[in-house]
Amino acid sequence: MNIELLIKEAEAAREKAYTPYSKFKVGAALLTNDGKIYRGCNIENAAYSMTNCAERTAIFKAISEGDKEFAAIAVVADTKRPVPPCGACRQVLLELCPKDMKVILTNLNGDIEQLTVHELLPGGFSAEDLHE
Ligand SMILES: O=c1ccn([C@H]2C[C@H](O)[C@@H](CO)O2)c(=O)[nH]1
Ligand SMILES: [Zn+2]
Repeated sequence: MNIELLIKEAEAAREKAYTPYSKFKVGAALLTNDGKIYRGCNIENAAYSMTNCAERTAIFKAISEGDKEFAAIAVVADTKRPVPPCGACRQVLLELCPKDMKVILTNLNGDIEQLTVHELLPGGFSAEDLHE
């Protein structure tokens, strides 16, 4: 897997962010097991809570196209440290991606942090908890 390429895709996705309220642009790029890349950006709303983060945009685009096997996601924003996904996105990643999938967090300075979905939300509530 080419991490640099995935980060470039996330940077390109970030350019499309719709952020009239926060002015904080985020981009994500989700790699499928068969090599497809879904880009996502954050999309805000005057009713603030309707905002969709970049990570969830990318994942929801993929799922809605019938892709469900994911290898990695890269996320980028103009932050001091590599941008940490919010709690809602961590929960959605846990639901729809493998626990050991790589999450590549970065910023515009080129700082990179790699961790897994499980490391982002250890002990998180998941589908397994619904069944006996
Ligand atoms: O990992 C993150 C963190 C924040 N945001 C968005 C939500 C909102 O539009 C803006 C400020 O929180 O950044 C993302 O898209 N992804
Ligand atoms: Zn989020």
